[in-house]
Amino acid sequence: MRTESPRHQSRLRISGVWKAYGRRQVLRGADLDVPPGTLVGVVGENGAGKSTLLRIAVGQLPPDRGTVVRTGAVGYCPQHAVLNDSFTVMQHLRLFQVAYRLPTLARAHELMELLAFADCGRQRSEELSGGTRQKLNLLLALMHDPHLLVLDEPYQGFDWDTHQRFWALADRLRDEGRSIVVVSHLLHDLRHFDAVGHLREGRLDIEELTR
Ligand SMILES: Nc1ncnc2c1ncn2[C@@H]1O[C@H](COP(=O)(O)OP(=O)(O)OP(=O)(O)O)[C@@H](O)[C@H]1O
Repeated sequence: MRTESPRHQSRLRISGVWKAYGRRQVLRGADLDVPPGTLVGVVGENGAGKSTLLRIAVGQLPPDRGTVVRTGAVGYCPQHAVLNDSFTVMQHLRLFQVAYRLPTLARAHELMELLAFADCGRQRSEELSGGTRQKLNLLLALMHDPHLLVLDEPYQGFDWDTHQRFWALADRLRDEGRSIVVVSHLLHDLRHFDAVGHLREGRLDIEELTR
């Protein structure tokens, strides 16, 4: 774990969260704590409830029981990109600029360079490749420089170079004091995590890792 930075008072604390869809009980008392300056992975089989947990974490879905405490601005990258097919990349940026009340798009342009799709601004999102759609999905979650990052398989379809750039960015944001949760299926990513939560039978078993 990293030292708490005074610049970022971010935190996510999930306590005793239960969630069922009809008779399908998905979460059964899940606990997760993500202090400032910490990058935590969430892993588990398909259907284990990882996306459900993250949707509850950001307040998109109410838990049946339990509590979620969030501190700081939240950046949520959903598993499936929510884009308007007829909007260009730039139109998405302007829409989110208004929503986030950002004075400029400077940070968004930096992220476009970093994620290697700076030349796609005029393309409509229906024309984008799967990997580039995902880059836009991630950018929309990060362009307001949130303190708490909740990322659901954020690099699906990324080429290897972009994948590594993503992790360099995530490592830096963690070192600057943000709280980051990432759903991952890739063993290779384990080395970036301070801890990994194994979601099994609706509960998270937390394993602390030394990086
Ligand atoms: N809106 C919904 N209505 C009913 N059932 C749902 C809903 N969303 C998810 N489920 C079910 O809840 C379970 C957990 O789904 P969830 O998407 O959270 O799992 P996951 O671990 O993220 O899976 P994956 O690794 O495949 O992305 C699955 O059985 C899924 O079918």
